[in-house]
Amino acid sequence: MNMPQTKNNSVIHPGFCHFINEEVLPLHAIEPTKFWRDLEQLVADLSPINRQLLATRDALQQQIDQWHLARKGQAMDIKAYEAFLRDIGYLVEEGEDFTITTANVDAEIAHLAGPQLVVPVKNARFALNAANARWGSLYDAFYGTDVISKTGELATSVLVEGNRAYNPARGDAVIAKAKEFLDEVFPLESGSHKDVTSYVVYYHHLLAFFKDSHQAGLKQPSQLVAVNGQRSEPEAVLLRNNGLHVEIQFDRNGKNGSKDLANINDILIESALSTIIDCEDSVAAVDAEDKIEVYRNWLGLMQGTLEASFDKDGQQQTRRMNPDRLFTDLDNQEYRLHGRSLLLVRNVGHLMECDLMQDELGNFVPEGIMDAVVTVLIGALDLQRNRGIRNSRTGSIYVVKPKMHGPEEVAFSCELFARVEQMLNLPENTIKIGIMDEERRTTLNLKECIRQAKSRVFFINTGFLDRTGDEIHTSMQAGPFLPKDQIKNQPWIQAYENRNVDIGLQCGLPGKAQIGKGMWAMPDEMAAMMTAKIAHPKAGANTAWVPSPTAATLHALHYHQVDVFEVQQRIKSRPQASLTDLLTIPTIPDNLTLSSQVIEREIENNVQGLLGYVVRWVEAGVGCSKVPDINNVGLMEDRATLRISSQHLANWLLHGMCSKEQIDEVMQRMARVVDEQNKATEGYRPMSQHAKSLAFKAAQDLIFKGVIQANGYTEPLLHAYRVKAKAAN
Ligand SMILES: CC(=O)SCCNC(=O)CCNC(=O)[C@H](O)C(C)(C)COP(=O)(O)OP(=O)(O)OC[C@H]1O[C@@H](n2cnc3c(N)ncnc32)[C@H](O)[C@@H]1OP(=O)(O)O
Ligand SMILES: O=CC(=O)O
Ligand SMILES: [Mg+2]
Repeated sequence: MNMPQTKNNSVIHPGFCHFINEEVLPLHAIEPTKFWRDLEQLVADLSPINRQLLATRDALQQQIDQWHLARKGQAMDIKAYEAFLRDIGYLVEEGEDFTITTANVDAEIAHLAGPQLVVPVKNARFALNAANARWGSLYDAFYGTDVISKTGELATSVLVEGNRAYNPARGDAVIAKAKEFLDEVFPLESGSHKDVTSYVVYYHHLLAFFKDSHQAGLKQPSQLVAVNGQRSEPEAVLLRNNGLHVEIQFDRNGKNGSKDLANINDILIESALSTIIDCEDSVAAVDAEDKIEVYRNWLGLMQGTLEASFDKDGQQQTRRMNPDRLFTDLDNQEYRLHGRSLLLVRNVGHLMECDLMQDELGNFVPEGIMDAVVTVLIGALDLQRNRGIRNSRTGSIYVVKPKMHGPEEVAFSCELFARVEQMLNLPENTIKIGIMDEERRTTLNLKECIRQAKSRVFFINTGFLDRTGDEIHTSMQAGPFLPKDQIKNQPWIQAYENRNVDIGLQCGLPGKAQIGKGMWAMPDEMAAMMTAKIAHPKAGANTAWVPSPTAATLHALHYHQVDVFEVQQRIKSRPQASLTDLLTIPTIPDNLTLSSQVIEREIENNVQGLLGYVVRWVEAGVGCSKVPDINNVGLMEDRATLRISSQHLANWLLHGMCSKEQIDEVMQRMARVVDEQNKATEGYRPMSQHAKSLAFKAAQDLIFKGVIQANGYTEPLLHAYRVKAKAAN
């Protein structure tokens, strides 16, 4: 193999070297020797800064721990606490107002509001599904979820059509609900879409005909934007509201169309406007082999060549990225819609190192630096194309950067991105940064964080899951925290969510960058999501995370109901959410005593979720799982939710809310529950019967060594145990 000639004797992992030299660099006009030398220089220059930033985190944490320990048993004095945080540089002075200058941002980010899907990059089948989730069937989303009740009459009377069961009563309810959506968002001048017998396009108008042969146009005729097929008998009409498209598809012979009064076969919803291809918390990538898999899938997505073949419902399928979608506008010109979600890539944070490369002293290099170089090197391939499967049409590469602590860490990411641009000869500010507001030091200093990235920030987002984990870890010594569910209802979280929007508006994000909200972590609870998640656009967020394409289609409906840009205008001059609320630590107040049952139940719930997630991570390398909680509700678990449960247990143990023996007993019991839940999984290694189960040991360490984990992160232990499990396998 052609090993790179490095100046300072760095060691490059051979598989990684081969991947870059043989699969990536030939697609670029970059000479390998130059690439490796530049990379080595970049690593040499930036690794020490990276390490210094981590040391600062530890030093601040130590001072915060000491402050709380010195005041044990005393009432919290918020003013003194704030002064202390300023004194140690945890809270920095806010500078003058400014407006971000980010340019060349795609419309999905700058001008549209809609769902953001997240997907683990290692799962090609899911990643392709996510890329294609720009368009989703409303009929499937209603039929397949509890948005239409799955109990009672509508769940019965199933027919078998081909090899699929079909429930006509449910089908009718789906169609009725879909047409209610049309009536709400695309109302007719008179009558209901439910009673329409046919639609035609006449000049610039959609005309709906009824049984009694009266006809009606749209109340807002300009909502009709394009058509497919003949205007007198369209195959599809394309409507638009709040910038989002909805396609009514007709087929008189179709599965649904043949039974529908107006031959509507389906209604397609513009769904996931953007998708985060995740290299971070939803993937288990612990060594060069895993990292190459991550990078190779990203390469396939950026080249438009990724494929996944699999068996579904007894049929072999090959999934690829969808092409753009073409219609004819009302002036008979081509109307082109992007066929895929705009893809963003989430790099890892600054914490971990990886074996892709070692410097001349034998140190592994910071993984975040490698992610920046490689994902951008690959992302830049997209910018070379001006036709076919493209991602950004404005020349940007969107990197989501998680887990940054405060302005100096954001500045470091920006410096890293600037260096990568120079190395790859990309125009300045090609690389955009999504700032995850998910660590306490970033929340408290958000304005200054944005200032550091003001020419490249394309989103701020409240990652409330990591943020909750960091809330617990930062104030670990302050006292025992409230049960998880109650932490969510305390003043700090509302202040965090509101302040993120307030500061985003103040810094001029609208029209240039997104203000985003976090994940819906109950993937099967779509009825509940439909009730709860409209709060995100109502709060002035252009986007919010969803766990699946179906959730994207459903959450998209909220952005038809709420005009986010109008909300942003309305709230932009409200008073900023309070810093005092933000600093109020959600520990158990002195006047509240939790019963032993509440304590036991909380421990059981945390332990069950933790074990259910960790066993799949360590043994099978699955980074994101749906794990039932103790009420049997499937929860999306990733490293951020694990950070919460492990830190919560560590905190309760530290403050004597429970004993080690109690946690041990619950762990044994819950291991049996999790083993039972997984018994049908091929190759599953039960935790309860193997004293040496690596997954079980990892779970124990995550709890019992939780207090000493850097910022409460789970990746150091997860990685260590997964490496062992891979070796054992
Ligand atoms: C705090 C944070 O950082 S949150 C960000 C990290 N979290 C995520 O990325 C969540 C991503 N979501 C997921 O991985 C999954 O939805 C899970 C693990 C939560 C649930 O997965 P499962 O139970 O296996 O999914 P389920 O069986 O309900 O659905 C499977 C189908 O949905 C699709 N699907 C589910 N989630 C996704 C997704 N995020 N993107 C694309 N497709 C998806 C699958 O492709 C599959 O369809 P297919 O058979 O046609 O391929
Ligand atoms: O990354 C998202 C979070 O909530 O954490
Ligand atoms: Mg996170």
